[in-house]
Amino acid sequence: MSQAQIIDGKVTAERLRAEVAEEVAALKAQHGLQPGLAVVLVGEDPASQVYVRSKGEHSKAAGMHSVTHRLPADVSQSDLLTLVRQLNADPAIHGILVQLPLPKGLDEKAVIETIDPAKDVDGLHVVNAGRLAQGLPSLVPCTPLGCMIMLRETLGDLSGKRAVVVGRSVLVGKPVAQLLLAADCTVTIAHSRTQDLAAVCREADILVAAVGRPQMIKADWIKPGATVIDVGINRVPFRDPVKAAEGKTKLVGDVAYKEVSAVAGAITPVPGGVGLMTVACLLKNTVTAAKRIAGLEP
Ligand SMILES: NC(=O)C1=CN([C@@H]2O[C@H](COP(=O)(O)OP(=O)(O)OC[C@H]3O[C@@H](n4cnc5c(N)ncnc54)[C@H](OP(=O)(O)O)[C@@H]3O)[C@@H](O)[C@H]2O)C=CC1
Ligand SMILES: Nc1nc(=O)c2c([nH]1)NC[C@@H]1CN(c3ccc(C(=O)N[C@@H](CCC(=O)O)C(=O)O)cc3)C=[N+]21
Repeated sequence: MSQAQIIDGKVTAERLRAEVAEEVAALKAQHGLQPGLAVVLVGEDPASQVYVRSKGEHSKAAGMHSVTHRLPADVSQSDLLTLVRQLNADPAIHGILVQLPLPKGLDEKAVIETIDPAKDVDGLHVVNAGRLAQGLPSLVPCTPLGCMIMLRETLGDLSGKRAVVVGRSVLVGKPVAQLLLAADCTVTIAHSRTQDLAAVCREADILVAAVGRPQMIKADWIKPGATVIDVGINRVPFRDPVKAAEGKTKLVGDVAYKEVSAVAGAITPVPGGVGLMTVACLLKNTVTAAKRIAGLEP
């Protein structure tokens, strides 16, 4: 049986991070500007914990200023908004990322709309989402950007391809669909109410899974030779009962990687795929934001 090409996030992300590090060094030397990133983590979402760890390491390695604000799950909406406003006003900070999902009781939309659009390195503010939808320059959400870089590297021109995105979140599903459309794909967005999801997925030359359900997408959902981008980050117990009993967990995607690899033409692994690109794109967006705020880039 043929095996899918593995789309290696490590190599591509490393290259992107090296470019960012070079740019940071030049900004420091030529303009005395050090791009600064602030991440706000409320409560204990497992996927967000992975992100915070990975982001912290890499932003420091790239020479950026990086701070993480950890708030308890029961923080009040007004305290959270106060923190966001402080970060908006802080000249050392050029990128603000509030980790999603927020714990129940907090108003995600209100928090995102409080972020200064110029510092919205997640590209979630209506100004950035609207500009993306209209094809205007904007800060583009990191994960969708990372997916597109991997797709272009694997397939080259995407024009005319059938793309199916499973998931319609503001963070991943919708913006990745916008970017695929801008790349001239024929785009279908599927979600929890989609009927016969397997048949919809089988139409895809490009399948992007952003669901948050461990290994939901099976081999018989895949068109032979399709390119599969697995965005899911799910923490699950080990199958090995000894390790499981020790409470050990591992990361898996939304795609049943092993069986799908036997049908797909190319596939991203989890870990080692989209997640690494997300972090690299976050650094890149922070540099872009810093340059624009300093008036160094249009
Ligand atoms: N690798 C990375 O860098 C990143 C990974 N992630 C991960 O990606 C996954 C998705 O994240 P996010 O978009 O924020 O998640 P959300 O929970 O916001 O959205 C999930 C989407 O999946 C849909 N969905 C849920 N269950 C099903 C189902 N059974 N069949 C079809 N569709 C379904 C939902 O549909 P409906 O709208 O109808 O409810 C929704 O649109 C998570 O695992 C997250 O941790 C997220 C960001 C970055
Ligand atoms: N506002 C907001 N924006 C996000 O982009 C966002 C978010 N909230 N909430 C949580 C999810 C999840 N997410 C990840 C990013 C990188 C890795 C990552 O670096 N993964 C590596 C490391 C894995 C490991 O450490 O084992 C990998 O997949 O190889 C994981 C998860 C971003 N998210």
